Amino acid sequence: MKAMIIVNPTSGREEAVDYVKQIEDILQKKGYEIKTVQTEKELDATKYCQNACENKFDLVVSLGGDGTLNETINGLVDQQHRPKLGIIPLGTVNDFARALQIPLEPEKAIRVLQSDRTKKVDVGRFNDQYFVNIVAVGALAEASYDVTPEQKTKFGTLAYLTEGLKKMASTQTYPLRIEHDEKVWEGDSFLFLAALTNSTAGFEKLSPQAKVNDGVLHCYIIKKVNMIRLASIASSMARGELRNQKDVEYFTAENLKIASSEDLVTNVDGEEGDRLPVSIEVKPQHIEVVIE
Ligand SMILES: Nc1ncnc2c1ncn2[C@@H]1O[C@H](COP(=O)(O)OP(=O)(O)OP(=O)(O)O)[C@@H](O)[C@H]1O
Repeated sequence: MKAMIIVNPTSGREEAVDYVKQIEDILQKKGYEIKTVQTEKELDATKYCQNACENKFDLVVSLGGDGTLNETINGLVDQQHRPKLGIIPLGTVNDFARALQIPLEPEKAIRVLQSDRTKKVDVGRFNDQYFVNIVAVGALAEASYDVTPEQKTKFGTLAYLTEGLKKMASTQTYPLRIEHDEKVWEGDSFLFLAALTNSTAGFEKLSPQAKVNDGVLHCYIIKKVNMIRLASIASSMARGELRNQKDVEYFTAENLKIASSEDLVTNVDGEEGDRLPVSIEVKPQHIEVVIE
């Protein structure tokens, strides 16, 4: 059996390299022959992972934050042979690890690699790239670009919340056309979210009913509302009751096409994505993750 450990030495508090030995020891005991690689720049994790797929590795471990994990998964999805995926979260938010109940403490997450249990989980295709958590269009979507790396290190999830609330205070809306499966929604929206998992930007209750393997996107259209209603919607997000709000339209979809008469950017798993129009589809239970 062959395992590749993909290490981003710059993730989180730059401590990834300190954990490599522990991971190698655990995997060696499980009988793996190991190749450890370090990323040096953007997309290295994707290339390493593609290489692991082509060379029929059995396991790929991502040691880094959500960015590294996302790049690793992008290297995995289009391949015929897809190794199992191990996740050691070292980032600020670690949404995918949260959604899969993988411990956020690296030592504990490393012990999960001893497990023989795996879970097949959905991935989302967004134009030509892949995501595992969420696509957002609108106010909150833009907020994450305003969070500086310093704020992220110091305040974590709170940094996103603060910037998000600042953006929300502007109550700007966006004209959207959303085609989902066989239906169309057109109107002014403050924020549109399409979630694959329950955990987004560290809020584990944003979409509580979303399961990592249910094969659908959980979509929320937050319509044009005044400030008071918006405050109530914001607090319902934290309580896991967003879909029950009267100015929120909730539906599930396997496919989506989103367009606007305005030039709008998107946010895909916390990073800036393509501008509208975009198409999104779910690839059900497409990757297999090692879980506790
Ligand atoms: N050696 C490197 N130096 C600088 N950047 C790198 C290096 N290797 C990879 N990267 C880039 O760093 C980006 C951020 O990494 P990652 O998300 O793992 O860490 P993070 O930013 O600390 O985590 P989080 O986003 O959860 O806060 C990756 O998307 C990758 O493109």
